[in-house]
Amino acid sequence: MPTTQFNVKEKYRYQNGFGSYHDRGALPVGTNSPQKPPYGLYAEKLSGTAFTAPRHENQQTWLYRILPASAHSNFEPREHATFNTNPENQPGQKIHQIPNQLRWDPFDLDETVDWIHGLHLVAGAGDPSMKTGVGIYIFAAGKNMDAHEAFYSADGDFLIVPQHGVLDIRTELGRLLVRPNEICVIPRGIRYRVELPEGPVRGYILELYQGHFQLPELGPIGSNCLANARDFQAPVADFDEDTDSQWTLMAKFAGHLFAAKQSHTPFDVVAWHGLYYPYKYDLGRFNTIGSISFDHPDPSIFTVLTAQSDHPGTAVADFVIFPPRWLVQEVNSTSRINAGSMANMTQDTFRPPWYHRNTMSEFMGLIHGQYDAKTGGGFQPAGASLHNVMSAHGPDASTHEKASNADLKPMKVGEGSMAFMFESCFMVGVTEWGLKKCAKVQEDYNEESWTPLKPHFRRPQKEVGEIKNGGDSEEGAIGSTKQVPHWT
Ligand SMILES: O=C(O)Cc1cc(O)ccc1O
Ligand SMILES: [Fe+2]
Repeated sequence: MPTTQFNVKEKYRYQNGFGSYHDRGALPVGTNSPQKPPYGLYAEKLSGTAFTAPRHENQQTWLYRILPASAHSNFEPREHATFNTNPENQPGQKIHQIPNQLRWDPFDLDETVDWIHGLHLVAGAGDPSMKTGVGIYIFAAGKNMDAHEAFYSADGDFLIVPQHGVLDIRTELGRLLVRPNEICVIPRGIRYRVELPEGPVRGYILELYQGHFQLPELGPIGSNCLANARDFQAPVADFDEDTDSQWTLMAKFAGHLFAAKQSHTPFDVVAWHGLYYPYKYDLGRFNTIGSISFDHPDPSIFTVLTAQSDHPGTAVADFVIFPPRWLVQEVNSTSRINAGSMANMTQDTFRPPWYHRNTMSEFMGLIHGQYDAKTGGGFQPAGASLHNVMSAHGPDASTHEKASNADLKPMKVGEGSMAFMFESCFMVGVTEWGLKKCAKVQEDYNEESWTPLKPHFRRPQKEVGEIKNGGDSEEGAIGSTKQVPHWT
């Protein structure tokens, strides 16, 4: 068998399961830290939660490596004047908190920079030094990281959503190959380097400054569906024996960049066991649930991963997708209707999302295709939108027009398409880069989308039913057999 780097099966080896305790390789048996670990390795603990976190949320991993992670020089500040991803502490200005609906044209590719320098904070909330909030990034890079360079973020977990190009991510715990329509999570502190085997890459990242992602509860859905645990893939340890080469270790710490030197590879973990590890997931494996009777359900049925706040059900961040799916809501079916009590009830459905204002903020991106709630053309792959806390939004005028008059037969939407949303309980501010420097904000988003909406209201006609404003007439009352608008 050829063993080129594109021989995916040889180079990238995975073990399956979400939140699973993985345990394989040259591990000590019955102990974590023996006097002399197997093969002369060093034992090292990596904690993703406080030592004393309750068992159900405790995440840590034991690494068995050739040299410990601490064997490096002091960190020195790097690019302090320009590199800052802390939302609370942006250089020269505060983050912009604005109630406008915002939308961005597709972000540019940038072939001149590597992974670290291709990270652009576009919006965010909170402060990594307080372990509160989230950072939302656009990434665009065209260069491999230097051959002897590794990176970690002490600030949070990276949820990476590639939109263009392939990410070859070598982590301390093993390798991940991540392509568009796949995602990966690199937890806080894990060291990695990124190569771009197929040229420039672009995409979106949510950095979680607090907590970790978990699968959403399934409630009455039961024990399967949405993202199934077995479809998440963690890497198998993959190490080098290089103890005589010069490496630069870059750290993102409170939004700033630091660099240290070391004379051995950081990718020397021979085996590991635990619950704190990077993983990937193919969005094509998502098992979608939807309405098969009437009305548009909440988008929470499309949640892939959630990071809960201290208030259960309210997320610091939900990662929600809008995959290809069937819409089949009924057309005025009388089969379910008790004629006596529901004669006036309409059973058809306006199928796109409702017009709404949300206490959560909604940042959306598009990996490919067209999002079914925005058919006006302005929401494009590699672009984005932000509907902040209580910013009113919903289908654009053209989508409303089409959906209000569509023939309501079963319809496949989102074929060849994948939109997603980072939904957060936080009001997210927009950075100077996001608002101005990127030069992608669409000035006329609101005007194009919702200003063209026409009023369609007509008061009920007397001859149809003697209906008074705010009251019931006999004809309009529940139980009437006359088809008049229900007016209560
Ligand atoms: O606003 C949006 O496009 C996202 C969204 C989709 C949906 O199906 C229901 C609610 C919602 O916020
Ligand atoms: Fe919304």
